[in-house]
Amino acid sequence: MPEGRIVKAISGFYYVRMPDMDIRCRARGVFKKRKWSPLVGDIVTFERTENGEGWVTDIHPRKTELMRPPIANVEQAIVVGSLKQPELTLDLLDRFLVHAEREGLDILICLTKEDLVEDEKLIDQVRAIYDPTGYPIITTSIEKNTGIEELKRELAGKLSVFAGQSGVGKSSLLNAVLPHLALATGEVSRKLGRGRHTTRQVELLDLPGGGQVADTPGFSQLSFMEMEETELSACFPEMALRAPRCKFRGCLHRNEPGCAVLEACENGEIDKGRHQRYLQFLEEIHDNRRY
Ligand SMILES: Nc1nc2c(ncn2[C@@H]2O[C@H](COP(=O)(O)OP(=O)(O)OP(=O)(O)O)[C@@H](O)[C@H]2O)c(=O)[nH]1
Ligand SMILES: [Zn+2]
Repeated sequence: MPEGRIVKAISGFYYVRMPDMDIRCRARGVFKKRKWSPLVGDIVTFERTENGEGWVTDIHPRKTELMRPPIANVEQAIVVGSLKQPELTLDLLDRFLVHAEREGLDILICLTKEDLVEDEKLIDQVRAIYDPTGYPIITTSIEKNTGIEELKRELAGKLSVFAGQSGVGKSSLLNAVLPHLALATGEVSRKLGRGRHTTRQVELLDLPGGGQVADTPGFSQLSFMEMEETELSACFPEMALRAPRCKFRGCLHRNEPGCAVLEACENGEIDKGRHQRYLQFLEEIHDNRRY
């Protein structure tokens, strides 16, 4: 039976991408009974029906599962922060990074609007903060068309989502890597007769170099509601790397004696600001749990 990836879902129909076309499928009632329904991004097995449509018969195991927006099997988050307009907000950048880590995604940091930067030192400072995390960092400018080829290489062959605060340039980057995006989406919505009242759903777009990207940003909700205090430091790679050398198991890297993370902050191996934000997030988790 044929298999493919669901690239969009509209009103109970799932569109499964095949090399030559998308097959419009329904899901078997059995999924609904089990409260298990296909998601955009799922790899599914389906049965062709006589009218050229299909029935989804099986959903393959998911590698990852994002809830807001709902997408299965995302592999990479492009966490976007603008260097200027708006100023880089490290608190927000770190929230996006923690959420992407928690979902088990590969991460790329993308610093945008490089053309607006007057003092190159700003970029060096940000790089110094994030180098210990091991995340690749690229700087881009839509105005000067810099970093776009590098971004395309990082996106190739993977299913990615862009994430980052409003106005940092996510849509601009999406347009830059998909030069025909505006045209393509216009055509699609005409074909489907999608009216103004149809809820806008997430859709996966094919990249020219292979791979796909979601047309809706990831992580629209940034609280730490469902997280435990002990899980947080695993989402800061530079801390996770050192935690096994802490004297106490379950060390929260606050003020415990023999803490390898605090030691690394003192000798400059970990950025103190990152650790401060870690402590602040830890407090938020703690406060959530009291209610
Ligand atoms: N100077 C400069 N402006 C940029 C660059 N990238 C984006 N912009 C501008 O920044 C503004 C916001 O860009 P968007 O791409 O809409 O940002 P977004 O992150 O998608 O924003 P939301 O849709 O609100 O989440 C627009 O006016 C863009 O023209 C850049 O590299 N340089
Ligand atoms: Zn510790």
